Amino acid sequence: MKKVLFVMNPKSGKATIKNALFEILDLFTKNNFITTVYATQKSKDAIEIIEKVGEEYELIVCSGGDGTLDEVVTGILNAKLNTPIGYIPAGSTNDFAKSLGIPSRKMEAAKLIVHGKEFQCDIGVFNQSYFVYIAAFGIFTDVSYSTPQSTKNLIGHMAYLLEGVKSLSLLQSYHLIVEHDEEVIEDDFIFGMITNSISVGGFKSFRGQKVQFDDGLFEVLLIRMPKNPLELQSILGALILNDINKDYMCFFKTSELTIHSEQEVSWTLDGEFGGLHKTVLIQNKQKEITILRNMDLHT
Ligand SMILES: Nc1ncnc2c1ncn2[C@@H]1O[C@H](COP(=O)(O)OP(=O)(O)OP(=O)(O)O)[C@@H](O)[C@H]1O
Repeated sequence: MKKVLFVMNPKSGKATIKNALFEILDLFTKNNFITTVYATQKSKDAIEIIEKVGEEYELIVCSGGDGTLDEVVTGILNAKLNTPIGYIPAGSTNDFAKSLGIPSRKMEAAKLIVHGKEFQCDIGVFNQSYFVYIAAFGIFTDVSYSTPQSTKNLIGHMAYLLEGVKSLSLLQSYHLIVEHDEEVIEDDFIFGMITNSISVGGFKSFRGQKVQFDDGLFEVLLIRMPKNPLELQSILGALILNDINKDYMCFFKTSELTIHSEQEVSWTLDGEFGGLHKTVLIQNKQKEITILRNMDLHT
């Protein structure tokens, strides 16, 4: 029998996990899993339970949205485990699952946990925290990291906010010094995201860019402060077309970067509030976690 810890957030998304739970547990038992179910009760609960008892299990199954997956990964890394993770997406957008080819239908995802292959996946370290697929700051984060709907449709929401900007003086920008590899970029930016994902906010990002989850590299996109309404329109157009406009956007891949600012910048990590920071060091830990995924799907 395989000892399995099943950490589930009963509140994720529309709480649909409860309809599938019996069938999932039955499938697990039929496949020789002996499963302990832990329903999270509050924020950070998944981290704590894994730190406490995670080492007793051979597999940790996570059901929830991106926030719960982030906590499960954090718990595993804090406890210095390398236990494989099975993921049953139950959030509203499930960006990361989409990127990895993990089905959104819960029973299909559960079957993948039984039959899927182990995949070593990169993870982000953000100062002292971890993130699974996105660290971001900017236009939307200050106002809306606490209103779930907005962070879940990040790019669309950003385009919507930008569209509503009547005067450029109302647009919040951050003067940043960004250092990566041998390059230093100093400018005013309205938004930035450091990702390890194809899908962000339910939106397929980086058209034409090959995104890999085990290459040790992040995709970094920074949007400059527009200098006039025409530039703002060009940025909007690029966002809507899912394009990288080099005149107003910086795009690069890197394994490590630092971002300095004179003022505190509000960050979001995997869609949850990531704190206010003046300096952040973001590092890619290559192949740091093991996740069960469908290897036939080339994303
Ligand atoms: N019982 C609970 N009640 C309230 N919040 C919880 C509970 N259990 C866990 N949480 C917190 O809820 C946060 C958000 O959960 P999660 O990301 O799983 O769902 P979601 O926000 O509905 O999904 P998505 O991010 O895909 O939209 C988690 O980061 C976790 O800290």
